[in-house]
Amino acid sequence: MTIVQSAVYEPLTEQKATALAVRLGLFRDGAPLACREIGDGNLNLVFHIVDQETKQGVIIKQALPYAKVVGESWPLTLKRAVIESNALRTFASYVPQYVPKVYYSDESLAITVMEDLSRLQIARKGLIEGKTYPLLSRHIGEFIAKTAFYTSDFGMNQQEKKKLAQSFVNPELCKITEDLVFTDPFFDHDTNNFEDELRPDVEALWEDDRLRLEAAKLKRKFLTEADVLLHGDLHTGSIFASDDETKVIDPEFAFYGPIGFDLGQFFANLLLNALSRPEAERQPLFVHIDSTWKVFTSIFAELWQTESVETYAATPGLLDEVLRQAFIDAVGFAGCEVIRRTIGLAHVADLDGIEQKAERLAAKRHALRLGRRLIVERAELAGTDGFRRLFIETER
Ligand SMILES: Nc1ncnc2c1ncn2[C@@H]1O[C@H](COP(=O)(O)OP(=O)(O)O)[C@@H](O)[C@H]1O
Ligand SMILES: CSC[C@H]1O[C@H](OP(=O)(O)O)[C@H](O)[C@@H]1O
Repeated sequence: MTIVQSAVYEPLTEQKATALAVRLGLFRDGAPLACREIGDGNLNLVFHIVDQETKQGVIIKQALPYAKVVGESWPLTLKRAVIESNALRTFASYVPQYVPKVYYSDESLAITVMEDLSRLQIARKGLIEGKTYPLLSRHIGEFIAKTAFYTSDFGMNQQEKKKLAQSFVNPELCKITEDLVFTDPFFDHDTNNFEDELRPDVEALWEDDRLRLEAAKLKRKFLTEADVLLHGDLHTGSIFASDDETKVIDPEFAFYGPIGFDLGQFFANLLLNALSRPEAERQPLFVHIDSTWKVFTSIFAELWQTESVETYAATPGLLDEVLRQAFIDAVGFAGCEVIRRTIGLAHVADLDGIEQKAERLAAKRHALRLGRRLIVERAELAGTDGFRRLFIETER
């Protein structure tokens, strides 16, 4: 993988990002360039540089030595930029159609230079506007199935897999998820952030021993199961989409973890969008959940049956067991993500953007009830219809 060591780290400015793009020969000589920092995520700088005549652009993403959303008081490794560019390249070797092209990366500057996807829209924004993206779930189901299978002990040489897993050891970013997704929302922790009116609902969660035990079991899985290479943060803000294209960005949280995790994050963010919509407009989100699972299982099963490198793959019952457990885990992970996006540090615009306070609080209470039942009853869902059922049962 091309990681070029060339400079001493400094945060880029728009001028410096432009000069770097010119130095790297990304544009024709003398091109009139415009650059804007467009990062709207929690962690990094993102520079969009465009040739104003041809309208061709590139993206330079740079990690900061701290978490942007909190500031310098939360130091964070620059190595996440290497993880991100390596994950994009690894995913591209299996599903090039679903990730941006990486043109260049530089470990010292903590940058990834990549394809400009501005022709597409961040899926969270489009879903909030009411778009449905007919191919979103087909594409994400295929993305997860292929990246999971080909990076697992069933899809690649098992010794090579261990080396690949080593190159994706990502302790600092995993700790963010261990804390923010699996721990802090279930305790009275100072990273939590919720409206005063929700305090009784939140305190009820903190007193719920059954919920805490199940959240602990899910955290243990996340900590200990090095099954497949995960994106690690597959929410709808990490997906660019249009009616016919889908691209997954931002895999700086990539690591070897439990196969159900990316599925669970994606399901949860579809549910969070459904929670923000009037009842009559929710159906497309549930259709996406059904279709993601269908596409994932059919592609994963096909690869397992035709390309597996493991002797035991043909053992009757093993594939069914792997898929059964992946589904149960995905439901539980989805529950944790729904709860943390409602009362934890990093919220989502789907819920926070509901203008009427009473409606917003009602949607958040619904989210807490739904998240809790997804976690506690994850083994009883018996298929993606269970998401609809629990959604309706937790409405009031
Ligand atoms: N390849 C890209 N093409 C166009 N815009 C991009 C690209 N990558 C990121 N962006 C823009 O930058 C924003 C933040 O990027 P993201 O990778 O999610 O950053 P962070 O790691 O800080 O969350 C995205 O929401 C999107 O608007
Ligand atoms: C302090 S990081 C909080 C939160 O931000 C990350 O998301 P993104 O980089 O896409 O904005 C991730 O979900 C973390 O849990």
